[in-house]
Parts: sequence; C-alpha cells; structure tokens
Amino acid sequence: MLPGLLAEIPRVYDYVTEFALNTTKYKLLNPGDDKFLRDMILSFMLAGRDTTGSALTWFFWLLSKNPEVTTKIRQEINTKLSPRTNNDSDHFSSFNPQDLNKLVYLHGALCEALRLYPPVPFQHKSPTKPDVLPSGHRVDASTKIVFCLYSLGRMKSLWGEDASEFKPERWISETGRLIHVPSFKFLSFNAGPRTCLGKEVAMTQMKTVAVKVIQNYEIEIVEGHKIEPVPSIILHMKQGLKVMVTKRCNLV
Ligand code: HEM
Repeated sequence: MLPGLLAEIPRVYDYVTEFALNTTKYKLLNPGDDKFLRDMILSFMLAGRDTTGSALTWFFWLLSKNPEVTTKIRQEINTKLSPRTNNDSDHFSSFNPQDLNKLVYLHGALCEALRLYPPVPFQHKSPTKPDVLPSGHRVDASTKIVFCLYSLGRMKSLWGEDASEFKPERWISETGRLIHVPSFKFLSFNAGPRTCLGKEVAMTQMKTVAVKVIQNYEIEIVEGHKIEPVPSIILHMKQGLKVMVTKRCNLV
C-alpha cells in the first residue's frame, strides 16, 4: 500500500519519509500506517495551502497600495540575488534558494503583511488545568479562550503609534539586519509547543513567489474593486483580489 500511496503524492514524499522513518518520535501513532500518513498529508495540505495563499493575496494588495515598497524590493532583488541565467528573456528564472536569506527587506515586508493580515485571524485554546491568566482572570480547564491575532497585530501598546501602517522597516535594524521579534509578540504562526510546523517552508515559498512576480510583472488592482476581509478560520478577501497583470519589459 505504502509505495502506491507515495506515488500519488510525490510532492509530499519528504514529509512522509520523515514520518515513516522517524519511528522513535511517533512510535505510539504507528507512523508506517496508511491512515496515519493520509491524515498527516491532509493536515499539511490544509494547513499549508490556504494560509500561504491568503498571506500572498494580502501581501500583493499591500504592495499595490505602497509602490515605494515594491521599488525597494526590486532594488534588493537586483543587488542581492544572483541569477543563474544571463538570458534576458528568462531573467531570474532560477536562483540559489540560499540567497533568499539575503532579502532582508522582502522578509520584513512579508512579516508586516502577516502582522496586519494574519491568515489565521483567530485561535482558541483551553488550559489543561485551572489557571490564572496574566490579566488576573481565572480560567477552568473547560474554558475556551478565544484570541484575535488580527487585533493583536494592530495593538499600539505592542507595535507603537504607527501600528496600523505597513512599514517593512519595522523589522530591520539600523545596521540592515533583521530585528528578532519574539514569537509571542508576532503571533501569526502561533508560538510555543503548537507553533506552525511549516513556518520556514511558508516563508521560503512566499519569498520565491514574491521574487518571481515582482521581478517579472506589474500588478495593478482593478479600479473600484472592493477589499474586505472575511472573519473566518482563514482570513480570505470577500471578493478575492481582482488584478491586471502586465509583463515587465525593462527588468531593472
Ligand atoms: C503564511 C503561511 C502560514 C501561516 C500564517 C500559518 C499559521 C499557522 C498557525 C497560526 C498555526 C497554529 C494553529 C493552532 O494552534 O490553532 C499553524 C499550525 C500548523 N501549520 Fe501553519 N501556517 C502557514 C503555513 C504552513 C505551511 C506551508 C505548512 C506545511 C508545510 C504548515 C503546517 C502547519 C502544521 C502541520 C500545523 C499544526 C502544528 C501543531 O498543531 O502541532 N503551515 N500554522
């Protein structure tokens, strides 16, 4: 059964191999079992697809409202990313994935989009035993605590008076390095033991898409298109994002 299952889903082969082989970590769950593997694959697909799609949609909308940020990202790509091809018609068709770590400003812009529009806008948790929250509120083991990541990312007491503004610079130090922001402050990927397992994968995927799109296309929002968030499990745009896409001729 296992080889058949793997053949149908080659793109998740590495995760599956990891689970199937790493029996010490998951031995109580029978990791070689097809049902276990199916459930793991499904949760990776559900957790990883809509979240990244939502993040990129808000990111490109924010870029369209802040063209100076797009210009800075283009400059950063041009100076820090070395294309593997010199063929002009195929500019940046391929680049070294390690080089993505050099794109500090792009990283800041993506974090800023995730802060303002967290793809998972709400979460709920329950304590395993009665507890007292930092606010002084007592909670029972049965209490469901719902918290809103959308609001937390916009709190002036946490992010400053300009909390509602899209400022990639917020994430970059004066020396041009990324500022470390604790995950309990920047909660878009959650924090602690149930933190997002795909955080690094998600950032790499989003940077790759951003580089390709920003370098090769101009994106313009269709005039009059209404942008509204849907308060749901995933922070979709109610009417989606309608855009005009133009191929860039002068790739600088
Ligand atoms: C921008 C993209 C993403 C965001 C904002 C995001 C956010 C989150 C959040 C907030 C949670 C915690 C949910 C909770 O505790 O209720 C979570 C969990 C998880 N994420 Fe992501 N995620 C993203 C992309 C991905 C990707 C690409 C993958 C897989 C490749 C992934 C895999 C997972 C898994 C497996 C969990 C469950 C972890 C656990 O409960 O132990 N995520 N994610």
